[in-house]
Amino acid sequence: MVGTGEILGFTGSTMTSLMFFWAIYKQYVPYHFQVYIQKHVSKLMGWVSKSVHIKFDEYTGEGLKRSEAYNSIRNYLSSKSTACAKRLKANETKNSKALVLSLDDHEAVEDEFEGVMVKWSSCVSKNENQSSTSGGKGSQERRYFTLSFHREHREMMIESYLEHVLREGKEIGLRNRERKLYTNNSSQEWYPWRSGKWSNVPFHHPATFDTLAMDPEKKEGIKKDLIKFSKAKDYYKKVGKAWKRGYLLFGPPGTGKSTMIAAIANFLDYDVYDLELTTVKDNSELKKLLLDTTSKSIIVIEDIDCSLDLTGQRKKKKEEDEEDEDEEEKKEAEKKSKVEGYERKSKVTLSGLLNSIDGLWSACSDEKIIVFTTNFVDKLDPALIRRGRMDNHIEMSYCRFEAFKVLARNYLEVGAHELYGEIEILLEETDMSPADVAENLMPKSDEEDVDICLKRLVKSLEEEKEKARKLAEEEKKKKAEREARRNKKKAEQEEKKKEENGDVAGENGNKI
Ligand SMILES: Nc1ncnc2c1ncn2[C@@H]1O[C@H](COP(=O)(O)OP(=O)(O)OP(=O)(O)O)[C@@H](O)[C@H]1O
Ligand SMILES: [Mg+2]
Repeated sequence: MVGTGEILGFTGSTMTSLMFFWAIYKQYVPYHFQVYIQKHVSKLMGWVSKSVHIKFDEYTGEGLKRSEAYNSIRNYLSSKSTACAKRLKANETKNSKALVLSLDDHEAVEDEFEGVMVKWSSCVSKNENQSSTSGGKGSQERRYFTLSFHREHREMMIESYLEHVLREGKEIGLRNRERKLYTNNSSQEWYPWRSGKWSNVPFHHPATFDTLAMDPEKKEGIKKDLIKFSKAKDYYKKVGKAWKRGYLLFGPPGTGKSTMIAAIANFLDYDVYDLELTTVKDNSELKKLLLDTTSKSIIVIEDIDCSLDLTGQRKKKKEEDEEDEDEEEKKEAEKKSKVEGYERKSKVTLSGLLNSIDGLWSACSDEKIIVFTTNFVDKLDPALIRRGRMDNHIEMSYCRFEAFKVLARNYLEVGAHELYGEIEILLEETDMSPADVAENLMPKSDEEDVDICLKRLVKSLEEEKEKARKLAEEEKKKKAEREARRNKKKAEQEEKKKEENGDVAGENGNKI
């Protein structure tokens, strides 16, 4: 009979020999020959084995884009592996407030689907034949998941199970994700191992529709419009339209255009892409940037009138218009210098922009809201803001009483006050932005109570009203002076004409 000691001794010496041969194989057999052997051994195993293996790489495509399928699988497996895997990876997200666990490298986990067991493995391999200069960390190590199952379930796995994993993983990802505020990088940084096309920070703007001061009816209308849009996937498909919606927010400075964007993002739980057109070199760059945005996001172009020269067609009309010519000239010159300053860097054109937001490329990803903001809506080219491109035009106006009540509730926690009557009348007579009203309402020290803040607002509104009155008077005076100048010029021209006619008549008389 063979004793336990003999068995252990035999196993030990066999293991030592195997390890010895393995070390010699690794050290002396050339790398390309090892790859060749591995390939054929895997092929051989494939013939013998009854399992099917499907590989999902972390990066796909020529642009080394992170694979969405890989991300979805990782999310899906993180929910499975927390319960049964022995080695997990912990990542910090949600502003370091929570830990998200996922399957560690070289770890496997089993899953069951309709009574069939499958195995997922998380693998890493070295990218030996890629030069280190061609990429950063991402190109040195290649991560992938492998799904293994018995070949008799091939059809069910490919048709139903994978769809189930990707759908669930996507949902988990959306639930766990931290919303981001993105800004575009200049094209020198467009490499995966540098910053990529967009840089981001966590998006934590506190604005909501409740804190947004504006006409309540208008606010409700916008909320309904947004809800309808976010649920309209099938509807957009049915009518043959890309699932996107354009908003044009216009109004004077400080009336809440940027605040409204934050409120929309918080309301729909979307990311925000703040597109700085002045750093975009040309139309092709713009297209690539927009293609690299995800669904469930808002793409914002602030102060669109300053970012592009959209006013060419309208300048002529303005030149013909003689009224208020001094001011118009001044404004045009100011604007022109702004635009020219930008044009030196950016060659994005109006047609390029329209093409990107509205053309064939716009349909490449779903559920997007595009927002333009401007202080001067009249200066925008009608082509840019026609319905279909900018579907909803929202005017953010000066603060009136309804909007004031929202601000008072937010800033002072007050719903009614004896000064409200006076404030209502003053707000109707004066154009003050919600930003200025809010600044007056905000207590500047612990001693300042509701009375002090509301009185400060009344005083400020009265001063503003007086300023507006004086300005209107000055305007009237200037207009009268201009009118007088024009009449004088006209009279002089007529006088000159008469004189010339008289001279001609005299000359003719002499001839006769
Ligand atoms: N309608 C509003 N409701 C609540 N707060 C507002 C509103 N409008 C302005 N504010 C306050 O004023 C500040 C400035 O507003 P915001 O930046 O949204 O104005 P804007 O219209 O984008 O101005 P600009 O045209 O100069 O970009 C905000 O931080 C916010 O606190
Ligand atoms: Mg703004």
